[in-house]
Amino acid sequence: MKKHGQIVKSYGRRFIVEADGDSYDCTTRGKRVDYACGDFVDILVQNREQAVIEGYHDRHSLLYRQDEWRTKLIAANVSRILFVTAAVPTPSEELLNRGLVAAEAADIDPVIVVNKTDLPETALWLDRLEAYRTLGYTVITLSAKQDITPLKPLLEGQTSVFVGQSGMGKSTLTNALLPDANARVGDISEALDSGRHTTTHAALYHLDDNSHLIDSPGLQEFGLKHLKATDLVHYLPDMRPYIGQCRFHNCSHRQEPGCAIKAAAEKGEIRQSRLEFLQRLTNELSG
Ligand SMILES: Nc1nc2c(ncn2[C@@H]2O[C@H](COP(=O)(O)OP(=O)(O)OP(=O)(O)O)[C@@H](O)[C@H]2O)c(=O)[nH]1
Ligand SMILES: [Zn+2]
Repeated sequence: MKKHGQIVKSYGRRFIVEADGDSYDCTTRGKRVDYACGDFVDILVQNREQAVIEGYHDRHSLLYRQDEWRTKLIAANVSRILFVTAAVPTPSEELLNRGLVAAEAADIDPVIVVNKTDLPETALWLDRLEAYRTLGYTVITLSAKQDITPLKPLLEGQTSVFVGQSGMGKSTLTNALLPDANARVGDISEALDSGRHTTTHAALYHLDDNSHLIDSPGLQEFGLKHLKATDLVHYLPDMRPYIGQCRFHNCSHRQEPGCAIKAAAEKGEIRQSRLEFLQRLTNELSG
């Protein structure tokens, strides 16, 4: 029997698919792994618990990262990305910047969430994030342990995904949003010595009929090898106004004379650290 369903858990090679109110433990044809949590799929049901995924339907969006060797799909069909950050453990601005670029490239609306506002270290992190507000990004602050009210309106009617470093509180926020019965149970870290609860697979939850949420495993790196160096300026909101103004249409904004982006950085219209970020990514993607 064939059914139409949605991937609600992705273990990389195995997937849980929800179809007509039932869940199936699914493998794929030919060991395909290019499916993500959130994908709408056709399955061939084998018995009450097992099925095979035959293919996916067109995606509205796909968030993924790519390094030299591998493509890692994070979530499909999401309309909003929530980058979960906190002052503790030490947040990486590089990771945040890369995630924002990936979101812009996938044409998915990103929001920066500052969790753990109950910790005094938060003030300094919020100062650093002021620059991102200036770029036009929404920054919301909350404490998963105290009050998550500011998050709720952003989730309504959306399929959202929590993305971020390990330990920022994605699973704690997910649990706070879900009715108790559905609470995410932290997976015990596979590293034998740690025994720490850490998320090892992406999972999709239904907040209500129209609002869905994917919690994804913590990231350490955000590979952007799938992007073209010449497209980067389109994904950086502060650079966009200068597109087409460089002397050379294929300007890489590094050494070329007449570069409008470098000129803007010299005038202070673009922050120096942002120009450096663009140049660093350009070098990386130009091989
Ligand atoms: N003080 C404080 N601690 C928090 C808050 N939210 C989460 N934590 C703690 O931060 C730690 C990490 O939280 P998790 O929810 O497991 O983090 P995660 O982002 O899901 O981590 P991974 O699953 O590894 O990606 C836990 O010890 C939480 O109790 C908060 O608002 N305030
Ligand atoms: Zn230029």
